[in-house]
Amino acid sequence: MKVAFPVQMRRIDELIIERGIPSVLLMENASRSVLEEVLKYPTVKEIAILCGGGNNGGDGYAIGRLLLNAGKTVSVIECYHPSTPDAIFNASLFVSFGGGIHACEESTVESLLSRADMVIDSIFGTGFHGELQGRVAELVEYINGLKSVKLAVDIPSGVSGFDGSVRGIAFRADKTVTFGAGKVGHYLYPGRDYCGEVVVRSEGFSREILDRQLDSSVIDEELVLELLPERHADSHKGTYGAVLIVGGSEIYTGAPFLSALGALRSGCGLTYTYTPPEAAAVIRSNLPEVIAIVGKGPHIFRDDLDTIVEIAKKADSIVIGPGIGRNEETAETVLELLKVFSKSSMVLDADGLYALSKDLTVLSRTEDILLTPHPGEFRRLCGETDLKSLMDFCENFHCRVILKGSSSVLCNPYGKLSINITGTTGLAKGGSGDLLSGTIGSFAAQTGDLERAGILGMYFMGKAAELSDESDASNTASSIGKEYSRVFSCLVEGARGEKHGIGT
Ligand SMILES: NC(=O)C1=CN([C@@H]2O[C@H](COP(=O)(O)OP(=O)(O)OC[C@H]3O[C@@H](n4cnc5c(N)ncnc54)[C@H](O)[C@@H]3O)[C@@H](O)[C@H]2O)[C@H](O)CC1
Ligand SMILES: [K+]
Repeated sequence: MKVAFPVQMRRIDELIIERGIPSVLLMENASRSVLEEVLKYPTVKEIAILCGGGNNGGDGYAIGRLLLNAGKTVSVIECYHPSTPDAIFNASLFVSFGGGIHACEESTVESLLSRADMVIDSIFGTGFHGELQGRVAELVEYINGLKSVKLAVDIPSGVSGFDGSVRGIAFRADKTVTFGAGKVGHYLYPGRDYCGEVVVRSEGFSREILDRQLDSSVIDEELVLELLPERHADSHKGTYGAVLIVGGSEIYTGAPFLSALGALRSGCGLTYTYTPPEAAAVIRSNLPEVIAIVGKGPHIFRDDLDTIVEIAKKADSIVIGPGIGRNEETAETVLELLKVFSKSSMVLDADGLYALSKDLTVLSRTEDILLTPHPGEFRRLCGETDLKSLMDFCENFHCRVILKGSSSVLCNPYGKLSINITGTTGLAKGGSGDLLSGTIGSFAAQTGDLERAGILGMYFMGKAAELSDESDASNTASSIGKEYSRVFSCLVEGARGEKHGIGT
């Protein structure tokens, strides 16, 4: 499902208006879709709408008028004077249809809000920046404590549509009705938490314009089915590629095993590992299908280089880092490997990223690399962890990065995002990152496309956690890896359902 940055959404509006649809009609369409969503709550009779001065506020006045005409009791609380032509026009229409407007400073506003069955937030939408302040912040805090149904128009006020960040306070919605396309900020934390259910209503929008203007996505089943490598009856292990996983150390003996598990369970033809002896023993006793090659010492070091390079000749993708540790010689060896494999499809994870932080210039020599840091690891590379810094980093170093989190984001050098929203708290545990890197390496070996592999890998691990019978608290990466089979089955069933019109 495509998602938009606020600036893209404004451009889309402009393009639609250029084609001849008046902006006030766009507002009317948007408001009509909110009306329909409100009418899904039959017990809601009395509604309070907080309106800002921009077009989000304009939507609020139009929604108010439509609700009045539908027989509801409506009060508008004016947080800022209407300032755009469409907001001014709709505010006056609201009044001419009998609507009452209260200044937000009025002392009766709180009792009016507490009486309402539903509170609608139409203060700020995609034009919001900074933070809610003064009386508006006070009212939003008050509303967040009420039991009434809370609905946000386009995006909860206080949430940045650009990256989901919240400075101070934000409206906590049960439902957010958004227009044309979901905004990036709906799907990234903390914003994701404030949106409740996100309903995208696209009436009046041109599919052609949306498709042309938007490239970022929230990963859904439809996208995954498009990207999933096909499996042909007439195939053999060579058809599905080979991945080499380089990692492990004295302390981290299980990480390469988890990575190899991810690789095996996601369809790769051949999985090679290169690890120190103790890590190899774990792999050999748990995953006999893996070709576990044993390194020369207790951690990866210079003497391993030649053998790794030899094995890599058989691999379509290389994963470097799971459990590799922070020995100084290991870090130097990793940097050497990055140079030698500059033209290969590579996933760099965990302490492989620690090695990279010692010399980021290596990235200028790599052609096809995906980094998979968690925020701590990304901070070491970049100094920051916000979305803008992520996008700048990918552009400057011409690389792809998955910034892992409750919503993980894959960013490419051109600012295209793929946001993963599958997953459970069962993944908030050591080992998940190792499972993910191997899964991505496997899909990269199968498809020859790291971006596609990253999207599939993130979705698979999250979905497997969701489908698992284990409770979130007790789930483990090794159990989740074994659930990949369910993800494949689910996707196949979903595709079959679509073909036969089920669920449409
Ligand atoms: N296609 C669509 O998506 C449609 C969207 N519509 C609605 O229009 C808003 C966007 O309207 P816009 O006027 O550009 O912005 P806002 O209403 O969000 O607010 C702008 C207004 O607020 C000021 N401002 C911003 N941040 C702050 C702050 N922290 N404190 C105080 N004031 C602030 C800013 O300077 C402006 O004056 C979109 O979300 C939809 O709801 C249309 O209905 C058409 C279809
Ligand atoms: K809003």
